Amino acid sequence: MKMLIRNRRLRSSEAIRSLVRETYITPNDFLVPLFVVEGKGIKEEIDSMPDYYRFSLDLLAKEVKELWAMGLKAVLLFVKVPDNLKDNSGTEALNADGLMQRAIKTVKDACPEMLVMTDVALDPYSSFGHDGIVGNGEIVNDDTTAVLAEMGLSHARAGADFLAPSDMMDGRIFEMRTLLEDEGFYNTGIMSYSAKYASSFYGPFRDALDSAPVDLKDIPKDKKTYQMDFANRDEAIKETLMDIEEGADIVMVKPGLCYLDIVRDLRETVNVPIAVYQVSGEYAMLKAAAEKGWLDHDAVMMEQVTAIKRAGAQVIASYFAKDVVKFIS
Ligand SMILES: NCC(=O)CCC(=O)O
Ligand SMILES: [Mg+2]
Repeated sequence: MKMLIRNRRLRSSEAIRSLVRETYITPNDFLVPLFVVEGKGIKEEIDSMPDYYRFSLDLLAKEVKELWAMGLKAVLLFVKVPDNLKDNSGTEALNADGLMQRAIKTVKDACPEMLVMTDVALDPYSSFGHDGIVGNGEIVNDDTTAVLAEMGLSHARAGADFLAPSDMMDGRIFEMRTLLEDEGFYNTGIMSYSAKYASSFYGPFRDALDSAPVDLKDIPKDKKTYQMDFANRDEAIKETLMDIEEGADIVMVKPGLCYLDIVRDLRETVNVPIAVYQVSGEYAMLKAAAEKGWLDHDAVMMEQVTAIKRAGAQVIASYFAKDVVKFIS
């Protein structure tokens, strides 16, 4: 029998490969996470995240101008809160003049068209390092969602375009959306971390913000009672469908690479944009392997972000965003 179909014809040169390529990466794919600290003139490298920095507000302004000039048009803000401002209920999170609220204004002043998304969860503000209020040895759901909604409103008032609740409390999207509507913030978006897994890939991020759960008697030592079990798939669909019903505009799967089956399932199930967070541990693994000369940094980076987009993500939150844009331009 003669072979009529030879698949290798479509791979025989870079010209034909690029002609039939299904997935292209552009700067429009990225959401850039940014870490903010108090102070002046600070750009400090995070130990476990080589080439990634915490910025004070003055240098944050400079950084977002640089991002905009590169074609990166969306940022996701996180703040490192001084220990003396942390408590169990995240009081500082509601401070209209807090670091996050000033960071939002700083970005908007420096670069008015930049899309500003903000992290909404209590962990950076919590003396226990939890995303919610701790009471009787557990993370109290409904008291937490009330605070998170107020926190989101405070970010909206400061000028945030999108709120990004990363806490995994039940019902928080409904609570947040309702409060935004009541207060006239109809156009403030919500990007829900709808399928966030209890993952060990978040370690370097917790270094970046000094926000790891504390090791104290009667305080839960991990986040397994609110973040999802990584053995589960159906639950991710259920969580995400609920968040869409409660008013989320964009949904998210987190972490990235190990969870692309979930992204693909959701792509076939929902009709809203899906974001993927390629998290700090994924970043750190590649940086470390590349430093040792064991992996080709840029080649593996491109393979990873392309796989995330191919799986069905429209938004990639990634610490590699700048590296990728430099590589492709
Ligand atoms: N709420 C945001 C995160 O937990 C980020 C985790 C990471 O980059 O490891
Ligand atoms: Mg949920």
